[in-house]
Amino acid sequence: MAKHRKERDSWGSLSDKPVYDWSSEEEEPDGRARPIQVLLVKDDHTFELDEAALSRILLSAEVRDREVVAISVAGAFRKGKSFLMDFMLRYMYNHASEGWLGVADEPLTGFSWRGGSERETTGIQIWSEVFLVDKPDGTKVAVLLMDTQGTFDSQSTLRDSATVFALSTMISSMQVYNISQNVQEDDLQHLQLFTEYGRLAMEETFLKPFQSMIFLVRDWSFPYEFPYGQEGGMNFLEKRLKISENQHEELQNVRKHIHSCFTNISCFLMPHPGLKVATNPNFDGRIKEIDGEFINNLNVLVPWLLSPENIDVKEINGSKITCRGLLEYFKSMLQATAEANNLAAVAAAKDLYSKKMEQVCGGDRPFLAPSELQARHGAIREEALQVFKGVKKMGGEEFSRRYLQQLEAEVDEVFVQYIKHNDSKNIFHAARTPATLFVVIFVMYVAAGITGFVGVDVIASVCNMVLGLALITLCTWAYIRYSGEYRELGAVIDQVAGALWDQGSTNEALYKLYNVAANHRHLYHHAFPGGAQEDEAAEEPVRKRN
Ligand SMILES: Nc1nc2c(ncn2[C@@H]2O[C@H](COP(=O)(O)OP(=O)(O)OP(=O)(O)O)[C@@H](O)[C@H]2O)c(=O)[nH]1
Ligand SMILES: [Mg+2]
Repeated sequence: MAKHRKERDSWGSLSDKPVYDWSSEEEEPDGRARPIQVLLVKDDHTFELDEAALSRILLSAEVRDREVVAISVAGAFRKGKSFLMDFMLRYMYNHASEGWLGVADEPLTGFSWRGGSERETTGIQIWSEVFLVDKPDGTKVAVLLMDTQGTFDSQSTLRDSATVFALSTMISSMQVYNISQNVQEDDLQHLQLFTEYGRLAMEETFLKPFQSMIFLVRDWSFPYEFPYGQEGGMNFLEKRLKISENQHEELQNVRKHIHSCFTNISCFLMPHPGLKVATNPNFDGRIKEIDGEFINNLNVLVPWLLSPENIDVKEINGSKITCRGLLEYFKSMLQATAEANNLAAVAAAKDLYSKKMEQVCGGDRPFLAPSELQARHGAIREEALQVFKGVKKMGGEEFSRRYLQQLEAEVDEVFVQYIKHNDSKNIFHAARTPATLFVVIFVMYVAAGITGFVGVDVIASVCNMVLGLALITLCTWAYIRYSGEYRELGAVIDQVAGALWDQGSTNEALYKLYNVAANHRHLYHHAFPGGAQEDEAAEEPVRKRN
């Protein structure tokens, strides 16, 4: 059972103090439990883990070697997440009693919640007290409650929201996805986006990457279709997440993705808590001002989530982990998210480079002077690097320098391909092989004519033979170019012709010819299998000129 607090009221007056003025450097002022900001989203949209604070919670002697249950609530901002979390706290603190909801006119405190249109919770907050609960199988587990920043507030980028959501999903064993009124397609799409973000950061695993996902629909207003509670919720969700043949592929993909991510998916439909809760600025969470229907369902929801038999221990790759393990996992996931995040920036910058270069020298663009190509590459490369540098990334300058170097290397590699592609468009480049062969044929024809006329028949027939060979080679080359078959043979012909074409001296040409022959020896073996077995060392083509 949950641990009982000695002074039930000692944390009751917390909400009138700002919770965020306590930092890990300071001692807890009076030893009272409170929300601790463990993940901070800074003004420049970077993230900071307060490792000291997190360690203090997770490494305290009573809990560090206990298996851990981490419960988190996430979803759009201003939808009553922290409000719900505080009822969970009340349940944890009052667990032994039936009347865990407490007295009717007690204000609701714990994680900071309030009315209004501006966001309240930021980053990730963890309740400083970890609860010890006896599971029915006799194990004592540690229960951690986690409140998160709402998604899509006006001060966060999509990436911030995705990061907080993904991190909280990775860290928790039970993620409550708090949504308002209905399960809309965009709720599912966002869930897909956020979990994909998280999945990127996780290592490949054959198991489903996340554990329990609980869709909590607030202000459900169609109880006549699907009644409030868990059963109605399950029927409703089953309908929403159903994959059918005649559905559009996009809809099917979202559903398949969600099914593939979570081991357990469930849903709970909550009624509206009444107008006082939703609109009264002075409402302080007293039960007597909340609709009875809401309270009745709260009385079902919270035990359904938190009762000892229903809580799930956090597992990573199938093995249960302790608080100590969770701390390490949190750190490494933040790091991995930073990596995934840098990789995404690399991909975006590289994409921009390829797109722009495609416009300059893509398949349908004409040949460009090599110097011009070089200049355009320089400018576009710089632009791509700026894109990478401009994206706000996690992990800091030093960390992302590695990725900048990776980007530079990848861009340069792509550029080599563009050079080759551009060269191949040069008509003279393309005409090099037939032109060389024509010259050979012509020279041999003249030489055979002259030597035949003079009467040196041996040389004349040698010339005729070379002429014939050159003619066959030319026909073969033409066929290869036309049909696209035997391309390797085509490459050999091009290289031989190239060697002849740009021979500076006879030696150079012979060297090149030798190199081509050495490089393509396997073609010979391929053509005459079972031929002479040569020793491995001799296979190595000559790389250096003497
Ligand atoms: N309509 C409606 N309002 C609710 C419900 N639960 C709480 N509220 C009200 O919603 C407002 C916001 O509550 P919070 O718990 O601070 O919301 P939050 O989702 O944590 O907001 P952020 O921290 O800004 O993301 C408060 O005025 C609550 O009284 C609910 O089920 N339905
Ligand atoms: Mg909140």
